[in-house]
Amino acid sequence: MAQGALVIPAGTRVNARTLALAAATGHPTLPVRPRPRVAIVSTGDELIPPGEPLSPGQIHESNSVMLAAACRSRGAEVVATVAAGDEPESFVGLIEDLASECDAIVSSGGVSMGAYDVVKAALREHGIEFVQVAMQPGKPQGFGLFGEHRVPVFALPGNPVSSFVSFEVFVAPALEAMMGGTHERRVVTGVMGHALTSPRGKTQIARAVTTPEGGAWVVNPVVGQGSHFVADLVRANSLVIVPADAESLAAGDEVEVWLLSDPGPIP
Ligand SMILES: Nc1nc2c(c(=O)[nH]1)N[C@H]1C(S)=C(S)[C@@H](COP(=O)(O)OP(=O)(O)OC[C@H]3O[C@@H](n4cnc5c(N)ncnc54)[C@H](O)[C@@H]3O)O[C@H]1N2
Ligand code: MOO
Repeated sequence: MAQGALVIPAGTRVNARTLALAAATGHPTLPVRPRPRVAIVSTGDELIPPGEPLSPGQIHESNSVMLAAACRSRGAEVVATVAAGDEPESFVGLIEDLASECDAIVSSGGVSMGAYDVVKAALREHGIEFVQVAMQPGKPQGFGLFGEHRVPVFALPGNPVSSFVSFEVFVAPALEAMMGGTHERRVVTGVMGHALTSPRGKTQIARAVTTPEGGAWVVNPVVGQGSHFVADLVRANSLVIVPADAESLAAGDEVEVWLLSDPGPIP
């Protein structure tokens, strides 16, 4: 290694190997950005913790464990995981408390057009903007800076697949930026293994199994593309970005593919 050579560029994620290189080149300390401290909030009176029995109309709460794991896998520290009900007044108090002890808040559910959209009802008076994004899944989204510390709040939709996709699209790049990194996402050009239809006017983010075959990344969207099909989400190892102006892709068409950083089992 030459004298004066750049050994670790700014924005590099510190890991066991970079620490070894720093030490080996005589650096006892490194200037770093801390991991963002994130609070996860799930909303909905119908949600019951996994492990507890369900009554009619109830479902098991799964977004908080998913979003917490996704935040950790991106390098953030999860400082709170809270299940909130559908009451807007107590919700504002909860967000105030969380904002005093974290760098970002990620909520799920309560952002759309229903009668009990607690996140939207509570936070739109507090500088959080709620919009419809031309994407599927993940159309209803909220974002803004909350309170005197201007803590970013990501208000994601509640359907579990929508929540996961929204995390990948909006939250993961933000966490990366908060850590001073350049966004680490493996984007490749894939070739469709079979045809896929897509809604007109919306960017579709389809879940797919992408495998290297004969020098190309061959993309096969999973069968169930519904926003609540968690089992099909687990089968995917990638997200396929179908542009808003495409109503369908044919087998053999090229497409942008995001390889997931922690792919599940490939069937
Ligand atoms: N009138 C309309 N209603 C809806 C529309 C629409 O355009 N017009 N769009 C639908 C779509 S698509 C989405 S996305 C949503 C999502 O809105 P919300 O996030 O406000 O919906 P929620 O009721 O809170 O949740 C949706 C669904 O997901 C379940 N959920 C919520 N949180 C969790 C969690 N932590 N773990 C597991 N499952 C969760 C919840 O029980 C609902 O079944 O709006 C649609 N409606
Ligand atoms: O806009 Mo929703 O996220 O498709 O289920």
